[in-house]
Amino acid sequence: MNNDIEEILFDQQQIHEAAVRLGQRITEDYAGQKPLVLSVLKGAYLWTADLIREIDLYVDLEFIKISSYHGGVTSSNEIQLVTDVQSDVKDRDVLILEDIVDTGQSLQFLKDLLKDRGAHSVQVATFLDKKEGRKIEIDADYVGFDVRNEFVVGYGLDYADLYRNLPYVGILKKDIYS
Ligand SMILES: O=P(O)(O)OC[C@H]1O[C@H](OP(=O)(O)OP(=O)(O)O)[C@H](O)[C@@H]1O
Ligand SMILES: Nc1nc2[nH]cnc2c(=O)[nH]1
Repeated sequence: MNNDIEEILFDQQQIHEAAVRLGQRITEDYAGQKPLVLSVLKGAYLWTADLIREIDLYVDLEFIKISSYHGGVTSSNEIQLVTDVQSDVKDRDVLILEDIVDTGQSLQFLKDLLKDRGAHSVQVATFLDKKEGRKIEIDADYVGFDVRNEFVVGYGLDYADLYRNLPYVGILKKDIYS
């Protein structure tokens, strides 16, 4: 599996440091509040596990599963809600945890959904931000790393549902998917 990676972009130490840095900021910014942390499956499962352990607050943890990529490396405009949250988000301060914001379509879908359901506030902590990929003007509030416009895998991010268990983030060799 490691042989399929062209270049490692962020290693375990760098990822840990990003979680610590963002965890401290979130702890300060949400002081006195009890946010509802909403982890977006599947990609954000490792980022969620690492980041929430660096947040020194009472939090509720919920999961939602949406789908926008269908086995390939290009995005689909069609976002589907696959598994919904289990609790009411009305009047809650929701902190969405994403693994990557690329076109921005998934994030827009989620923010619209939560606002429609009456969330008091909606903010986003994304592990990776691929700003060059944007099709929609939307920004995350907390960003672990900016990432260049390449298809990356590892640390939760997949290609054809593989590579999520790589402990680092890397660029997938093009011959794997071409
Ligand atoms: O900004 P966008 O272009 O919308 O892309 C970002 C989304 O794409 C990936 O999800 P995916 O649909 O691949 O599902 P997964 O998390 O289960 O891998 C990723 O986890 C984000 O949710
Ligand atoms: N694995 C993976 N999923 C994505 N979803 C949106 N962009 C990406 C990417 O670069 N890699």
